[in-house]
Amino acid sequence: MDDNAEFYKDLPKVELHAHLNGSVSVQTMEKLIRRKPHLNIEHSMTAIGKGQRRTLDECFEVFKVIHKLVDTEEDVLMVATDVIKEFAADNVKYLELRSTPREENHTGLTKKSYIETVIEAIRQCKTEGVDIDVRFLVAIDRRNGAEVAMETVKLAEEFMLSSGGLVVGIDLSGDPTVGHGRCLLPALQRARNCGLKLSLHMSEVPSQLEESELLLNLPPDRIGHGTCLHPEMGGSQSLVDRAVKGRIPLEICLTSNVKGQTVQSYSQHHFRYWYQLGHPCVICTDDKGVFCTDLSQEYQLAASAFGLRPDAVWTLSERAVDCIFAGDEVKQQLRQKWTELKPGLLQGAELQV
Ligand SMILES: CC(C)=CCNc1ncnc2c1ncn2[C@@H]1O[C@H](COP(=O)(O)O)[C@@H](O)[C@H]1O
Ligand SMILES: [Zn+2]
Repeated sequence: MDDNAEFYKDLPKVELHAHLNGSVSVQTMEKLIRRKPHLNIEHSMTAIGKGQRRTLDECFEVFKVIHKLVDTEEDVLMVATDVIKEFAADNVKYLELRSTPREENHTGLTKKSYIETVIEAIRQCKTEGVDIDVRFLVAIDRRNGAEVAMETVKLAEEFMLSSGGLVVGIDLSGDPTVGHGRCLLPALQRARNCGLKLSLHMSEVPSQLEESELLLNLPPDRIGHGTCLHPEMGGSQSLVDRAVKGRIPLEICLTSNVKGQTVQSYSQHHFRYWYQLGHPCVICTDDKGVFCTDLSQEYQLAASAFGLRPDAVWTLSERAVDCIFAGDEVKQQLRQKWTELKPGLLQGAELQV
């Protein structure tokens, strides 16, 4: 079964944790490098290949290189369009993209035009009939502090009201070893109060007990990673209890955690702990470009590391629909799609077990 890559490819999927600039494929990267030869950037600087691992610091250096390559509206449009089409080609039927609005004085890119351009890419793909429903989460980079966070939330609020439902929430991300979530609480609180959903990177690294408690108090609508929430990883039972009580879904990014070395191996990944609790877990890619993966591969890796049979894999992808930030109508449409696709896909797969 594990070799049956086709099953994972054909499986309809939901992607809820994808950073735009971390999701840039080799093909798109080639186009960007050709546009900016003077930067002398090579592929090896923008991706972490098979079997390679990096420290967190090294991983975050990769994003700095990619940001140099993506610094105009044209670049953002191309990158977003390509990424959406690649997810669609991988049979992702619903995608929540997240990205940090950036301004680049030398090209005239502003935070506002950055968000507008991502929205434009989503609209263009829809017009072209690409078979995927895409929403956008505006990201706060924790490194930039309270003021920028508040400014980002206000921008997101504006676009939530003007984008016809495309901007649905806020992501909190960035180097987890920099800054403290405490000072970001007012911005996150405001986001919650105005109806933006919250997906927060939490306990990606150990020793963030206090911050995780504060963030869980908001509470978030979803948790990114949550690697070190549970006691065996330096978290606490009370953090686990709180996530469980609120049934706050965890966004699980296997390859990202293994390559970034916050988790020792696939089989030791905290997915096992939460899955066994019956807690909602959604398999995601995080940065499919940087970590050289795609969502089909992540599902396949989960199945192989944790011994999931096809029906369990199916249920995992089906349950992900419950965790999306778009409204009930979209959920219903997706459930309908899953129901239609199930018999053909699952019968074939079970026969091959
Ligand atoms: C280093 C490592 C293991 C990465 C995976 N874990 C991550 N943790 C926190 N923030 C992230 C991670 N991956 C991407 N990001 C955020 O996403 C940004 C890149 O996408 P974008 O420019 O927002 O469109 C990064 O600069 C960073 O702020
Ligand atoms: Zn992430």
